[in-house]
Amino acid sequence: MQDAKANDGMSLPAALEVSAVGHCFGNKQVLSDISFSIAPGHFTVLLGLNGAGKTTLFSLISHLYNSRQGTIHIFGNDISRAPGEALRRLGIVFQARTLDLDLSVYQNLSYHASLHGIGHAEALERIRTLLAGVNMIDRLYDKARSLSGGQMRRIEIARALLHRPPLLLLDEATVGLDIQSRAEILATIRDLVVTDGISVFWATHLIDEVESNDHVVVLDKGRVLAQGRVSDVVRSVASDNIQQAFASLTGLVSGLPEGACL
Ligand SMILES: Nc1ncnc2c1ncn2[C@@H]1O[C@H](COP(=O)(O)OP(=O)(O)OP(=O)(O)O)[C@@H](O)[C@H]1O
Repeated sequence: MQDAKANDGMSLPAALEVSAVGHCFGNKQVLSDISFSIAPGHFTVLLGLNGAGKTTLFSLISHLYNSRQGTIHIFGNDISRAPGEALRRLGIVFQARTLDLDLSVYQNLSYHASLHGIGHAEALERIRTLLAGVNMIDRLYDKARSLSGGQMRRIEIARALLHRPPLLLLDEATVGLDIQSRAEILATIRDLVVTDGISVFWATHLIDEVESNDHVVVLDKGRVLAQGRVSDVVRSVASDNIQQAFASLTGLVSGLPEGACL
């Protein structure tokens, strides 16, 4: 924690600090000069249309891709220099389904627990508590393939929380779900911020998932266009609401220049 960056110049590091990060696929630049920070204990929305670069950014934060441009710190731990310390503090729910369909719910979760060095008895206790929290305790020994899309998402959320990370990332977690499942999952995650003080970074293209008290990072065509409290972002572009602000911000921006990665 010696490399901790203080988010207020004095004490606690930011939950997530992204500085001057860029990413190229071949010679195509898809993220450029991305900088923002997430305060601990907040619900922060990463708002961007399809193709904005949200999944690529999450892949860099979770160290699936190596960050070659810029730095990423999770609670003060550099993801490139101290990946173990950084990843221990991170839980992630990817957009694509990642449960092993041939294993039971219990097997899927206990495998994750063992990867994090959590002992058998402790793991079972945490699995039961978390499944109760997402209303899935009665499906503990069912095969993952017998679950609906919304139920699988709940299991993935429980799994992401198993090692008690203080930062939770969710990439388009409600995609493909019906309105009720969508609302329930969003409410479950919002509750975690209030009851457990977890910092949440919620990626979505759905503006109606943003609430007025949230923090927001607006990403478009690989660039951060705005960040901060929703009310501040709305005011900064003289709009009446986040829908208008998003339209106004994204209407002003052209794509990344060709050849930036050559
Ligand atoms: N493996 C890859 N190789 C080449 N280009 C890629 C690759 N993955 C993503 N891209 C491109 O990078 C850009 C950002 O894609 P990304 O998936 O990060 O966006 P997104 O905001 O998550 O979109 P969505 O909401 O549709 O998932 C897009 O132009 C996409 O075509």
